Amino acid sequence: MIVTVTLNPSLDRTIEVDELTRGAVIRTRSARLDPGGKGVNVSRALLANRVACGTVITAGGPDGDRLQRLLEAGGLRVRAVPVAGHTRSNITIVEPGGVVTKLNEPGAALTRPELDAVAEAVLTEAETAGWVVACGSLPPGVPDGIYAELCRTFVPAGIRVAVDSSGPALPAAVEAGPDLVKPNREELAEAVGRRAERLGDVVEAAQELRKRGARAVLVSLGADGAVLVDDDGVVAGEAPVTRPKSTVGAGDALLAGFLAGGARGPRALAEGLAWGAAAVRLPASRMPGPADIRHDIVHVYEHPDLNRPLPP
Ligand SMILES: Nc1ncnc2c1ncn2[C@@H]1O[C@H](COP(=O)(O)OP(=O)(O)OP(=O)(O)O)[C@@H](O)[C@H]1O
Ligand SMILES: O=P(O)(O)OC[C@@]1(O)O[C@H](CO)[C@@H](O)[C@@H]1O
Repeated sequence: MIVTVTLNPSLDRTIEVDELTRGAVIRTRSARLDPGGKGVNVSRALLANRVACGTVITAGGPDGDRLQRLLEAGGLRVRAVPVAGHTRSNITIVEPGGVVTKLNEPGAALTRPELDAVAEAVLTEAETAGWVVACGSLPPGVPDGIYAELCRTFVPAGIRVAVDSSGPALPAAVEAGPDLVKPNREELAEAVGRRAERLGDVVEAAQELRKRGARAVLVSLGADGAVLVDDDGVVAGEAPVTRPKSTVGAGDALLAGFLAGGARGPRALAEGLAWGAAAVRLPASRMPGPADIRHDIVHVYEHPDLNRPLPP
């Protein structure tokens, strides 16, 4: 069983336009509403592939109720912690070719008692869990060390912890010894203070996070695939998509597939890449199920070319 935690979930509204023109009235092509937030998406992807999972979210105001109802209607096991602030809405504007502009609200501020209630909910859900997966940005008022607190609670108890976050929350969590972190290229650059220009730079930066405390580092590189650095070494791979529809949530699908695939080595990386590519072929932040996932397009390299340049 995998339990995800999303402190800053959202209602994700995705709007398709022919062209995004600033300052104009734009007639849209279509709109859809999905439950959102990174941990929520990881759970949705796991559920779609019949992997046992639960999700802990904060929920406030009418949009919080709506988010909870949407998730429950989808069959997800949800523990919603009531909070005084209102659950946010994030907007994604998609142009032809899958070009995405995203507007993410900061989210409702959380108080210490509300954070304690979340921790309590995670503790209850995690009784039968193999993994606690903490994902997404921190809403206002939440200390940068919150994911580190989760690591310190669960890792010594033998429950593995994965963290996918950005900003100062990521390096703080790394110091607390998570089993896995999943930065994208920008998040990795921010955590180590330098940009990666070649695949070898990504590997070096991932090794640095391992030295600081993370057990394994899975770096997502968008269309360039992903790199895994863990106790078994370095593996890289990709799964090309010719007509991307929406990359929103692709990182969450990658992480879900990686965990479902055993969370270690080339097999897990291949599973993650297959799920990530499948998410990119689907509209909005739809999460892929077995019918969407193709393993035949995945290439995994156990001795990757570390000199391979990455796009600027
Ligand atoms: N254009 C693409 N073509 C093929 N695969 C892609 C593409 N974009 C993303 N992917 C797949 O999805 C994974 C995650 O992408 P990315 O690095 O953009 O994650 P992310 O920034 O965490 O995304 P998000 O925060 O929206 O979930 C990549 O590792 C890759 O496997
Ligand atoms: O603002 P955060 O927490 O960094 O990201 C939130 C978000 O962009 O991430 C998901 C896609 O990964 C979306 O469902 C959601 O809107």
